[in-house]
Amino acid sequence: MSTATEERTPGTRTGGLLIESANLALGDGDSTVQALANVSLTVRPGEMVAVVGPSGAGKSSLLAVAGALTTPDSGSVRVNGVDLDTLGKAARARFRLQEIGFVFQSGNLIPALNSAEQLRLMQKLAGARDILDPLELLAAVGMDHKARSRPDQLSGGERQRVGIARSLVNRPSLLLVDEPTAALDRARSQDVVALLARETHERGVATVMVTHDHDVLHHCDRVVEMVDGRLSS
Ligand SMILES: Nc1ncnc2c1ncn2[C@@H]1O[C@H](COP(=O)(O)OP(=O)(O)OP(=O)(O)O)[C@@H](O)[C@H]1O
Repeated sequence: MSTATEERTPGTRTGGLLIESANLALGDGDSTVQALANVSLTVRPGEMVAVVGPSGAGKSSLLAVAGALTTPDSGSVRVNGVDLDTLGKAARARFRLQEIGFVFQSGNLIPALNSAEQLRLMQKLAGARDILDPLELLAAVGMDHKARSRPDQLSGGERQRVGIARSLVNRPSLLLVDEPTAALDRARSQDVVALLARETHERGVATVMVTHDHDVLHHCDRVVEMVDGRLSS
């Protein structure tokens, strides 16, 4: 088995995301829902896939399974060539920090930290060796001039940009994005998703974005739909 460490250098990645026949039931004995029903999904490095579908279809469950936050009842999940099932609890947490970036609805930044500190904290938590310069990354998302600003001093779109920079700071192989435009107007939504697509392509990250926003789908390489826990393309 290859390890995450061996494959952190761009170009040597076999990587991306490979979910095979994942099943996940949620709830108690009385009312169980099949959140994921035999779901298979492959996302290559440098590819951005949008997941759409009605409320309750299983989109968040898909992100949770891909992000090593939830273990499926059956099936397998490989990220950058590593089978998540082979990782113990501590290794799984470290793997998540080093290999998987998360972008949430409204940035989810820490209120007391400025933009640069948000990125530095993620690097510190990951204990990353092969790290990017936080200021360079903030410049890449057009936010270097706000490196010392705290979240309450930023607009919604700016917070999302910092959140995107933070998600990329440990050179993840997989980026999981949950409704990134939920709090943004149309123009900011286009900017943010275009930025995600550019970073996905330039950095060779495999990106999965859950969205209800059909106006941003043209930025994505592929769109898949979830209905009742099942995936169709
Ligand atoms: N903790 C839980 N316990 C029981 N059932 C749950 C739990 N979390 C989610 N579910 C159920 O699992 C199914 C899939 O939920 P999920 O959150 O993955 O859907 P979603 O497509 O992300 O929905 P939305 O677009 O509304 O966020 C739904 O029927 C939901 O009610």
